[in-house]
Amino acid sequence: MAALSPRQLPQTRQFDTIVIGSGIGGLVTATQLAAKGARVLVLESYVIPGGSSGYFERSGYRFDVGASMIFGFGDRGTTNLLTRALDAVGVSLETIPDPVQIHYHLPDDVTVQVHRDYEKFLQELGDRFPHERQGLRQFYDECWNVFNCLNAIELLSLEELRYLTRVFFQNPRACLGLVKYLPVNAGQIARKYIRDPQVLKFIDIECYCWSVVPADLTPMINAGMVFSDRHYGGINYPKGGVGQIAQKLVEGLENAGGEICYQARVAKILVENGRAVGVRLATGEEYRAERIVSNATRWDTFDTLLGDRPLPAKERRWRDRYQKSPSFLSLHLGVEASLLSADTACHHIIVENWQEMEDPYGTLFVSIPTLLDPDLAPEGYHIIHSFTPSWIEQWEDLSPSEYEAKKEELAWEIVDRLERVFPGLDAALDFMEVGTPRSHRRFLNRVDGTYGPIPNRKLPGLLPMPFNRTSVPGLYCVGDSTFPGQGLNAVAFSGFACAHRIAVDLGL
Ligand SMILES: NC(=O)c1ccc[n+]([C@@H]2O[C@H](COP(=O)([O-])OP(=O)(O)OC[C@H]3O[C@@H](n4cnc5c(N)ncnc54)[C@H](O)[C@@H]3O)[C@@H](O)[C@H]2O)c1
Ligand SMILES: CC(C)=CCC/C(C)=C/C=C/C(C)=C/C=C/C(C)=C/C=C/C=C(C)/C=C/C=C(C)/C=C/C=C(\C)CCC=C(C)C
Repeated sequence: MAALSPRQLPQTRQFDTIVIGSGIGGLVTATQLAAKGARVLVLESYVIPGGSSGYFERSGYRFDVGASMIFGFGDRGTTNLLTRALDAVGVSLETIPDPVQIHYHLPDDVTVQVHRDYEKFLQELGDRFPHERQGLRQFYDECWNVFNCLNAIELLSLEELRYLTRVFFQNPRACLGLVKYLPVNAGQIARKYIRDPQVLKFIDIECYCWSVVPADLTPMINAGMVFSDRHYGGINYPKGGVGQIAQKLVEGLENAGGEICYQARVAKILVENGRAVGVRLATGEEYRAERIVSNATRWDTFDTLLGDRPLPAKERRWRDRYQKSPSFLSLHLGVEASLLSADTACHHIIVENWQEMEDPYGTLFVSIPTLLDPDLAPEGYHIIHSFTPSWIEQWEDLSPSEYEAKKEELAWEIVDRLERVFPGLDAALDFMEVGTPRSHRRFLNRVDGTYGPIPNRKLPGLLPMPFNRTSVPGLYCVGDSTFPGQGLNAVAFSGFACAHRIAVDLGL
């Protein structure tokens, strides 16, 4: 079925659920509900689905908008949530296994590769830090304890008592294990086993590169997922690019009877008698549903979509604990293939100075997805996507020419720094497009271009992260500003949980 434009959709149509936004959180919610027989409408402001998991094409290259490192495509256990989400609506994706999750390039010329094979990774890491070989194994083994608990239970809404009772009786040990780790951060566990400050820095970058905070602020449940699943389900790249995940979910949504409209920007959530009952588009059309789901960030949902309503006390408490993470400066590069040897890893992290790890532009992230799927670039070329944290404040109040000049200057500085790991990069460049926090804000509809919420002080692990229901009856949130936070597999979990809670509320 071809996607609808808002003009083709009668406003008299009544839906069970309207989902604002087609990020992976929104699409998993929508597909799960459609598969259960609900009448679902997804409204997406952009021209394609996916949000930060979307793609764009330039000069024969197909670039992923966000990171190309994908968890959740394993073929066993319960934590392979992307495989499961596609499967639930009768679609699937070919994926390409990545043998190395990350190649780290660290201060003092320390390099470490995180191999898919757990023992090979521990061997290499232990060879770099022989005095902490045992402590490192103990830390990562404890991450497996968390993962094994998660991977043993069905993953649904923690806001649903009957589900909680069922999983508890089915697997009390796993549940009690999770209860134990919910208030804990990874740094606390790391310091139980590891003493050397430099090795603790390594654990910090292991967390920072996906949570954007060091280990002391990173929830242990999430660390357990990431540090174990990379060796269990593995990192697997979808053939055709990350954008394929959303494309396939939309295909499944439509097969299951759901609908999606593009270029349909929701300007307002309609609230009557204190209850969310519908949405109004920027173009004026209004649509109504029993339940409304926002896949926009919490800040966009409560500050913009709900208009001038006072911020509920629960949201005020949340804002006291979490702040917006930085956005990214992204360089989407096309380079001559001869630049890279065949054994180059797909993902790299470069830290030149530990003191600058968390600074703007301090850590460089690199993904080279064409090493796994060469069809994303013209023959004889590779894609290099390098990104580095950057705050919106550094990009405000600039004239158009100042903005362009700043982009250019910073981009070449990054190319220079990348030369250390990829000598000859500058000479091999064929294409460059630079995205800033302003691009992320504009194209992804995320306030300040943020990558998601981060704790603004040490919090008890995942405990303060909100689930899907909100203080406004009938309104739910999904995506990275809900439990368990950032990451595709994480927002997929949030989608499963949100759909489950709504299905129960709708009596499906
Ligand atoms: N490699 C990776 O692990 C990887 C890659 C990409 C993205 N991600 C993760 O994905 C997470 C984000 O996923 P998500 O599901 O939370 O959301 P998202 O931000 O990716 O998508 C939200 C969607 O909602 C749309 N939207 C927002 N406001 C709207 C409005 N008013 N009207 C209509 N549409 C609107 C946006 O256009 C966007 O398409 C990030 O945390 C990131 O970690 C991970
Ligand atoms: C009953 C009783 C008593 C109790 C109960 C308890 C329970 C049951 C509990 C439960 C819990 C749960 C279920 C939980 C869950 C969780 C989850 C799912 C989680 C997940 C997570 C995930 C994650 C975090 C992921 C992430 C990832 C990411 C972020 C990634 C990213 C990437 C990037 C950025 C890249 C970079 C790099 C380069 C390029 C190099």
